[in-house]
Amino acid sequence: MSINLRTVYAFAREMYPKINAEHIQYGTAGFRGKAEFLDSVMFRMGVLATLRSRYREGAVIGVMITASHNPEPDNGVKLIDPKGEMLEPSWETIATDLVNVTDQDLEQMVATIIKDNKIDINSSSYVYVGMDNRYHSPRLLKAVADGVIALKGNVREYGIVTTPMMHYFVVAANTKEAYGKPTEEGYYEKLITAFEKIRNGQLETGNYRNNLIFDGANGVGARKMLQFIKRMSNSLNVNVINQGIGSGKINDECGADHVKVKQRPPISMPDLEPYSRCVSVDGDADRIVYFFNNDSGQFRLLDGDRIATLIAGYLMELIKSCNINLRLGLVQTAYANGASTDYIVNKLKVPVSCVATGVKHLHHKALEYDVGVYFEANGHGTVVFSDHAKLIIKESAQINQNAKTLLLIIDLINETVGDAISDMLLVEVILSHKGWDVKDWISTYEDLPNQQLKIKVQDRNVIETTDAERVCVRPKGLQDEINKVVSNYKCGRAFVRPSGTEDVVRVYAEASTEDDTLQLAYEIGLLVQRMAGGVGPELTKPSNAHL
Ligand SMILES: CC(=O)N[C@H]1[C@@H](OP(=O)(O)O)O[C@H](CO)[C@@H](O)[C@@H]1O
Ligand SMILES: [Mg+2]
Repeated sequence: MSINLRTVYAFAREMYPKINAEHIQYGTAGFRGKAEFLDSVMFRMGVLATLRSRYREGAVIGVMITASHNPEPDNGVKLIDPKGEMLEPSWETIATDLVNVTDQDLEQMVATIIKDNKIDINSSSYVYVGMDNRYHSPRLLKAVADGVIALKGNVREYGIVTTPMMHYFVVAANTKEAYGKPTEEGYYEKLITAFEKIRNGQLETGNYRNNLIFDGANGVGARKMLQFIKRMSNSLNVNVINQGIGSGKINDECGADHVKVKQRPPISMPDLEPYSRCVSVDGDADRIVYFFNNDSGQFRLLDGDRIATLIAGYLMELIKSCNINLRLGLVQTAYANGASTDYIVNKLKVPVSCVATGVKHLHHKALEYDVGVYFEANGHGTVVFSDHAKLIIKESAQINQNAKTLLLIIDLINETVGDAISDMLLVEVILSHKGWDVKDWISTYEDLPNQQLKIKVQDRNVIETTDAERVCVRPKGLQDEINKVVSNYKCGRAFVRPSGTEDVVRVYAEASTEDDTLQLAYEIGLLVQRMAGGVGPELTKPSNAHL
């Protein structure tokens, strides 16, 4: 194979010229932006994925085209490393450099990456590409594929798939199918087989009812849930709303982010009995939250913290009942509701760690446990099992029924990344084993009221934090002021940090009452505005707070 780097430049100049001079950065969620400016970014990510595959000795690298929970005009791209993890941080920097050079400098930049990383440019490479169902995704997918072709790599196009499916395909291929077949059918088969074996025909127990409303956010999650339903033997009755057919726009008034942030149900909800179980996933189906209305019509949310505590508690019980010795832990971020942490540590006796925001931090920490459960409060998470844990469980399964169930649960979980549909099937298994309805589930603990604010400042990076973002070390004196304010509130807790995905400083506050929480968030927000270079109008006092 002979590769001429001139081809890369020729492709770029002719088909994917860089039309936006604005500097963009590979962030927590890869590159995101308005779709019309992303063609050259996509082409270059195809080039980079090919180089990365050659650097990793021909292992499959994944590319997912999606803007997740963002609005319809947006799109984005992220790379998936061979074990299904997010792209290694040093290559995030390379990615940023590569998309920001001019077309003229592109060829030289590619040559530098090859030289610096000692890449054998003539070795084989494999890139798998998938996309969500935004109308501009097919065009962007072609740009990625052309990036691979420009370097004579091998590309496999999966079409419309969820983000977690792409992670699954990459791992399945790189483990030579030990993890499953790297096809859409292989994915359904793995999850459905495990789910139906665990269900074992027992569909309703105690208060558990076999019906569920599924809000697909007008995204790919809806389509794939419909595919699941087709292949399932009535083991779960799912009614899919916001299917993405007709005029509904992706994530518009629906989906997990809408439900969690606005604290209200999505549009197009059918008339339901109180306490009917409902779920919402986001636009690329890697996040999930549950919700219901109680008999006074009040909306109640069961978010990522609830799902995490339910799963960790259940796995702990199963492990104990098998008499095996495995270290199970739960990983959260500072956004986890304090009541959830209190419940899991003091009632369920499961150790909890707190890490910085962003799934890669949670995933990394979870790998330190034999069984690591991790979730962000917004519903993104999964469980990872160490090889040691899998071995012990397998041995125990020869004599113990609960260990057999644990083995099936491992198959049901998408360990590669948070997967809304896999997480949902696991929650359904647990609720049905416990014979619980949503009332039983929500009564495990009472959430502390909480609020988040976004504060605009001149430069959000003037805020520096430590201790998993719970303590602010810069600007000097801000943390002392925060401590003083927080000490006036019962069960008060608050922290500030610069967002990694938006140009804002985020404020989080919780306290024992709604009014106190609003007031606490307001006071902390004001401190940020005054001490960290706030721009725009001063925050207004919350109207229903009693002073
Ligand atoms: C408070 C919050 O929800 N933050 C989100 C958000 O990060 P920020 O760094 O807070 O902008 O986007 C991340 C990527 O999707 C997600 O992992 C994280 O949970
Ligand atoms: Mg998402």
